[in-house]
Parts: sequence; structure tokens; C-alpha cells
Amino acid sequence: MSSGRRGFLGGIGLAGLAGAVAASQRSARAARTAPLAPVAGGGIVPFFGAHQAGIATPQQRAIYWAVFDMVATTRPELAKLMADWTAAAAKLCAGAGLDDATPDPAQPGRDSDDTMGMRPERLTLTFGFGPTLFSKDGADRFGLAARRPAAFVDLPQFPGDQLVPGRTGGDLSVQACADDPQVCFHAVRQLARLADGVAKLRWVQAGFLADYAAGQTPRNLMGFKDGTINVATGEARAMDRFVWADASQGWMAGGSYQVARPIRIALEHWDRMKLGFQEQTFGRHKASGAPIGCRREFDRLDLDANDADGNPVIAENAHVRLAAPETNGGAQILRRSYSYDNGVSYVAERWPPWRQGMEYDAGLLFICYQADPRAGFIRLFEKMSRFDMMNQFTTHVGGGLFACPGGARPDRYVGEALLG
Ligand SMILES: C=CC1=C(C)c2cc3[nH]c(cc4nc(cc5[nH]c(cc1n2)c(C)c5CCC(=O)O)C(CCC(=O)O)=C4C)c(C)c3C=C
Ligand SMILES: [Fe+2]
Repeated sequence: MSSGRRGFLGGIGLAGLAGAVAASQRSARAARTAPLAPVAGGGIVPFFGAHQAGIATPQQRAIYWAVFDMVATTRPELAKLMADWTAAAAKLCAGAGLDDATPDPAQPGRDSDDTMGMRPERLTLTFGFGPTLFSKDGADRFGLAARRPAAFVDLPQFPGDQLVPGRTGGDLSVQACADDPQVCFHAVRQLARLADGVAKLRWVQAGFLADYAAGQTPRNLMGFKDGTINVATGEARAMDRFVWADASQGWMAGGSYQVARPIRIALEHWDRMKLGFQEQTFGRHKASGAPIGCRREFDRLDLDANDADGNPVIAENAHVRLAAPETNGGAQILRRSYSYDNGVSYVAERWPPWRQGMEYDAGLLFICYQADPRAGFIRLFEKMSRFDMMNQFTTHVGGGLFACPGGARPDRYVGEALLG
């Protein structure tokens, strides 16, 4: 796949820069990310490598997201945990259990065995470090404060945020993704067992992705195709520019910053909206996924198009307009989100007819990766949180920013460049 950015900055003056950025971005964006891989028949995604798996990996069907808080207080204990987790993760992703070949019947197993005989289902385990690992309440808990990269800022409070402490922040993130939900859950469960006495679970979220034929974009719970335009994971230049931290970031080189936000969607409210309004909200047609006024999903998103009355075809506050690189100085993020369903909970609506009762506690576990959150999620969401039409239906109820270091070699552990 060719890079749409080829020739970018080549022979253009400053005057042409803005236009060239827009044109370049439009064409780079045509090169969409790799489609969902076909159901892989239990395939193995290599755990070791230059980058952690689970970022550029074509999205699997299920996620079990977990955030841990450190209980132990010393750096060697933290380093040992990461070494133990790395060794376990390599086994789990290869489809092996954690039990010895000849387990001792007089002892509890090292593995809960609930995936015994199953295939690895493209399991990936991606580890991240939270800001509180570097300093918490003014304390440099693990002697890491001086090693916190400049890019690893605290996420600001955004308008509309209703972050629940029990679903926010944390010291260590684990993103477990696989084509089978039990494989994801099993992996996190084993990591939690290994962490006993050293780190404890703070919050978790299970999620799922619709199972579409290869090449098709899955739909989110609002019924829209989600993931049409994304950073092209197969393009090294695009990934280096937007997703991977570079050498200037020291121990984070080859890593990526992970933003995770559980976003509750008022599905009952959304379902009462007319189709035309839903489409205006996103700026795309529901059935085809095409930009408004176009017929095909991958038709170019023309943000300059006006209708016969001179009004923009894609509304000023449509989601895709506010999220597009053209309106964000070229910013792009790699989205890797999953729908979630936590059952129902009691809600007193803030909108007519002020219904009170049980509503779905469901939505999107929004996850994205970027080389620098200041130029990625924060840049985009500062504007979107104020103006996006979609905000009428969505509430960010938790989340965090985590620094995922680069991948490990087989003789190293994830994060060793920081902790070793
Ligand atoms: C700050 C970043 C973003 C948040 C938060 C977010 C939430 C969110 N998005 C959808 C549904 C769709 N998003 C789509 C496109 C899209 N969204 C973002 C960013 C955030 N979304 C970006 C960068 C883009 C791509 C824009 C572009 O380059 O054109 C779409 C359209 C289809 C697609 O391109 O994927 C949908 C649909 C939901 C439901 C949601 C929170 C609940
Ligand atoms: Fe979006």
C-alpha cells in the first residue's frame, strides 16, 4: 500500500503548507487500516517484537481491559512483576497454560485451566504504565518521577466528563484482546493471580466487536460503521508519525500512549432519533457508511461541500468533521475501540421527557494509541468535547492515559528500559 504522504513537504513553500497538509491527509486517510482479519482459526500473534502486540494488530473480536494498582512499594517488586507478567504473557499468547508439565496434585494449579485445550485465538496482551506510577500525591513512589516523558501529561478535565473514580486512572493497564472472550478473561485472571500481594485490580471492562466478514467495517451500538478511516497500521511511515514514540522519548521509544475511556451511550434516547438526524450527527450515512451526499463508504469526505442553500453538507458540529485531521492541524490517532454492555442501571434522564428507570449501561470502550497524547487525543477531544453533536448521547464515565513501552526481546521484559 503506498503512503499517501509521499512527497509531503517536498518542494512546497510555507504558503502552500496548509493546503498541502489537507491534501496529503485526505490521501493518506484513503489508505485505511487493515480490515478485520478473518476468524483466524486460533492463530498466534507473536508476543515479542519491536512494538508491543495489540496496537498495530488487526482488531480481535473481544477485549478484557484491566487496570491494576500497585500494592508493593519498591521498584524491585515492580520490576519483578513486569518480568513475571512478560514471561506469563509470552506463554499465554503462544497458547500455553501456566501449569508445569507435571502439576503437583497436592498444590493448587498455577493456571485456572479454564481455557485448557483451547487455541490462543490471536491473544495479545499490551501493558501500560499509569501516571501515578511516576508520582502520586506528590510522592515519587518508585523513583521514576524524573523519567516521566514530557509527552506523558495528565489528561485534562474535559467539558461533560463524569469520570467515576472506580473506573478512572490506575498504575498499570493490561489490554487483553482475542477472538474469544474467555481467552481474554483467562489471561487477565492469570496475571492477577501472579500479581497477588504486589498489585491489585482497580477497574476492568469487557468489550466486544461485531463479527463481520473480512474487509467489512463493524458497526458500533449506535448502528454506524465505526473504523472506516483510521491510521493505516500496515504503513510504517504513518505508524512512525502518528502512533510510535520516537527515539527522543528515551525508554518509550517504540512504544505508544494509550487512552482508554468508557463512554456510556444513551441508547434509548438515540433510538428515538430520526434516521436523518442520526446521519447528520455523524456526517455519514447509516447503511452504507458513506459521507453524507456520497454513495460508497470509502468515498472522500469532502468537508468543503455545500448544499444548494450554501449550507455545509457535513454539519459544522458533525462527529467526523470535528474528528478529521483536516480540522485538527493534521492530527491522527489509531482507534482500537470495543462496544461494551454492563447490563442495566437506574438513570434519571436530563432530557425530555425526563424518564426515570432502568437504562442500558452500555457504550463504547474508546481506546486509541498515539505517539504524543498532546498532539493526539487531547488535541482532538478538546474541541469535540465542546461541540460534537454526538455529546447529547454520550458521557465519558471513566478512563486513563497509559504509557505503553516498546516491545520486548525474548530475553527481556516489557518496561525493562525504564525499570531495569
Ligand atoms: C477524541 C477522539 C474520539 C472519540 C472520543 C470518539 C468517540 C466515538 N466515536 C464514535 C463513532 C464514530 N467515530 C467515527 C470517526 C472518528 N472518530 C474519531 C475520534 C473519536 N471518536 C476519529 C478520529 C474518527 C475518524 C474521523 C476521520 O478521519 O474522518 C465514525 C465514522 C466512521 C469512521 O471513520 O470510523 C463513527 C461512526 C462513537 C460511537 C464514539 C463514542 C461513543
Ligand atoms: Fe469517533
